[in-house]
Amino acid sequence: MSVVLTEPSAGPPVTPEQARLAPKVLLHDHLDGGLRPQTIVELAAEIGHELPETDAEALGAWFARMADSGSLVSYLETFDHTVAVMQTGPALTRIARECVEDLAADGVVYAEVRYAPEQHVENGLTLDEVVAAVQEGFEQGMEASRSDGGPGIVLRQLLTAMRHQARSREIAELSVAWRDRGVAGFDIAGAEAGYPPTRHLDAFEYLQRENSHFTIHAGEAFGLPSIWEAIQWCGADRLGHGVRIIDDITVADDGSVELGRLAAYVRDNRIPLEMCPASNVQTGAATSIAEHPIGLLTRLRFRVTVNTDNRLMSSTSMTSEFTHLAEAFGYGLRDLEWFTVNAMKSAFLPFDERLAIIADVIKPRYAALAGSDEA
Ligand SMILES: O=c1[nH]cnc2c1ncn2[C@@H]1O[C@H](CO)[C@@H](O)[C@H]1O
Ligand SMILES: [Zn+2]
Repeated sequence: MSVVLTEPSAGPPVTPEQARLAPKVLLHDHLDGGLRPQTIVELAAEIGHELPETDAEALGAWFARMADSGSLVSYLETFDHTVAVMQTGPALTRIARECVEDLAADGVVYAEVRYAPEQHVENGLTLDEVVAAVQEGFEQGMEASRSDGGPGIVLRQLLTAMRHQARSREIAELSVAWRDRGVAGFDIAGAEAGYPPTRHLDAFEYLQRENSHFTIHAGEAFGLPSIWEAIQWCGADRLGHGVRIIDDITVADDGSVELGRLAAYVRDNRIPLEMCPASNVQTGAATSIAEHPIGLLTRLRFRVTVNTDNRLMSSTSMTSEFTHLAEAFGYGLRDLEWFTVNAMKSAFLPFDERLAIIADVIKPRYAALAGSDEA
């Protein structure tokens, strides 16, 4: 049976300025993929880590160029230089605080930021010390964002386990131990091919028994089997990327659309897709923003959310993602609000807190923007 396609909302596409002012929610952002180039330069000089470029601007361009490789594996190699400067408590706290500042300046009101604690223990920090150092930075940043008396930005950590390693159960336990102190959930990341999510079933079953939340990077570099395992074997609450769900959707010559069983399951169960358009173009998971499956998935009313993935490697921001999507698909303020409410509904935050941010921050600020647009 074919399914109904919706049109983008009426109204002019948003301008970059409107995209910047609009309140935004970010569920998929890597702490080690979002450092300021200047901070990398300074921290690398302190510890004697050799960088490919020592000028901040040139270094930022180097990351974007190297990450623009068309392959997830080469994209991930650039993280060697960020992870290298994230091995002490003060460095992690600084990077976490700057992350909050940068997201707040971008108009983000709620964010879940992830990283893999196991990658930050090279100099002897314990896993607990890593999480504590990041939390300290997030708290400093959140507090500073409230200095004008407003609601400020709310940040939570997601703890990632690397899918090619064997520490996922331990990291899952770490996320449960910290769940009332700033950690909202768990994730697995890293190269997808050869490392299916079921390799970490023990961690996911543990989290389910603990009534805990998790997302899984799936359907980015690898296709439907990875999405199917993530949902039907591992019980993922959300999908990191999930772009390849498009492989289970058929568009006929007359434009009618049919969903396969997995795509229908994902849509019917409102499973959130953490889509990261700029990152997908770089790793080759999509050919361009205009051809990105997010266009069709949005028209099919999947639970689509828009995310940055790695702001440094993809030289992106939430404002930039929304601006490019508006250019490609004509999205107006109502569409941006829809993505934002979708993301807030899908956050690993208690229900009351999600509703409060939607009612007190997102809705009024979109209404005010729409009002100033008509005036
Ligand atoms: O798009 C992605 N797909 C898979 N893994 C990723 C992606 N972006 C970053 N990482 C991996 O996640 C680790 C923890 O943050 C990063 O070090 C990187 O290896
Ligand atoms: Zn990611």
